[in-house]
Amino acid sequence: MHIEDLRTSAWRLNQRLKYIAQRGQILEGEYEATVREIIGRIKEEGDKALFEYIKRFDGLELDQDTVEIPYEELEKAYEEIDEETRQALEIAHDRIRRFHERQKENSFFVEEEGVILGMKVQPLERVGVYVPGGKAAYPSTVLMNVVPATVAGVEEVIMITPKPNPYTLAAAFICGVSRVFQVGGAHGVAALAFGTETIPKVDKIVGPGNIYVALAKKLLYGVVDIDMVAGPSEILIISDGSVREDWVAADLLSQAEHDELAGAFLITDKEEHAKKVVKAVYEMLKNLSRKEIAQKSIEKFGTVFLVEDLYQACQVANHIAPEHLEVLTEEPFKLLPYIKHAGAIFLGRYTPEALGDYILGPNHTLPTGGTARFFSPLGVYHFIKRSSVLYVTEEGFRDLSDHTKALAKAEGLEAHWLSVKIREES
Ligand SMILES: NC(=O)c1ccc[n+]([C@@H]2O[C@H](COP(=O)([O-])OP(=O)(O)OC[C@H]3O[C@@H](n4cnc5c(N)ncnc54)[C@H](O)[C@@H]3O)[C@@H](O)[C@H]2O)c1
Ligand SMILES: N[C@H](CO)Cc1c[nH]c[nH+]1
Ligand SMILES: [Zn+2]
Repeated sequence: MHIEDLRTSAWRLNQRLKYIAQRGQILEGEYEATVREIIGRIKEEGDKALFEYIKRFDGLELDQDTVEIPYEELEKAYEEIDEETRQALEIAHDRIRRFHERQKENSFFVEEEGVILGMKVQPLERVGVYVPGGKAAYPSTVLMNVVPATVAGVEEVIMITPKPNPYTLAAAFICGVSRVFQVGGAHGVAALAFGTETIPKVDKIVGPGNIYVALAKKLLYGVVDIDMVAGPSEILIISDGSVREDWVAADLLSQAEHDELAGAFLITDKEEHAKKVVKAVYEMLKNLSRKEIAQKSIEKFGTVFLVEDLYQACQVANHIAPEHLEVLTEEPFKLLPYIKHAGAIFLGRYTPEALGDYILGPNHTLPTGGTARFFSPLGVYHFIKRSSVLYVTEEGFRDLSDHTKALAKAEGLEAHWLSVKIREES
């Protein structure tokens, strides 16, 4: 974990921020050629390439008969998992559903003289949900991705995941997934985008994943809609030294353990505190079961920024635009107005990011790599689309026809002008 003293040099600050802000693109650059090749082959060869990649990257011998997990398996998993986990999944499901119900958007219609105008809100018909499963299985991500889709009213939710376990299948049963396929990576995403002999083509692909998955979604945008770029996890903590160093260290490691490419950042105005957190990180690392992954992430991307004060801390955080931002200060709400860019903002010492990952209710599928500058958390709004509705009476038409013809004339579009004129004369 590197300590960067931003108090001393504005030039250094700019250099470092530029590097960190570009982290997303730098990461993607290294993987783009591989992902493009995978996408190209799935497009051309469909299932043949798909089963080859499943074998190469996940070591599984699957075919058209075995790639789909039968629905009865989901029910069986739900019945067979331990009571403690089933209950936690049910409670998480309920809390996530209640939070997302608030995001529903209604159609509206307005009536003016001779005119009825409206916006018709409708759910997407068929969506693909990516649930990561390479280095860990993510039943919580099943809930986070599927609940907003069902709240929006999506008819068909196709879930793909490379290595399902009984917990992911039970979660899929709880939230009513339509079909589950055992496939992941860039090849799984491409299969959903183009459709293959066995994988149905979808209208939109949502959900997080590793760099291959995130990049595939980005490259396939246009063939299919996507929610956002949600790649390797990130946490940024702003700390004033008022929270125990081992708590801060544990929170940093909670995201580092997701992926070697995960990012863990601390910003503080207290040098002694910074040193103690770094020490605690290395102490804790020794005993982590996912030590190897977390250590690589901490070594490569882990950074502590020393700043003048908490306002500069917010500026630096806004530059990085992290997926998760924890504010571990005496008065966390005081900083909220200064935070402009973050996927999710966790305020106070008793709001560790892990609570948000699992149980609180807001979505844990969040933008990474600096894209929180413009993307939002996954929500019901990602699963709907809007159509404009327009109706005009004869009276309304005659009120607006002259202005319409004037604008058609100004644009030199004669047939537009004519389609109005022809009605005026009838
Ligand atoms: N941003 C978010 O909202 C969010 C939420 C949860 C998890 N995550 C992230 O999701 C990711 C999960 O990663 P994961 O690896 O455990 O699961 P994953 O399902 O995303 O990726 C695993 C798949 O990647 C493919 N793959 C692996 N190595 C490859 C290679 N060399 N070439 C081509 N394809 C390859 C394989 O098919 C494998 O099944 C982590 O980065 C985690 O931080 C992000
Ligand atoms: N922190 C992840 C999002 O970056 C979500 C997650 C799922 N399980 C544990 N954590
Ligand atoms: Zn997590």
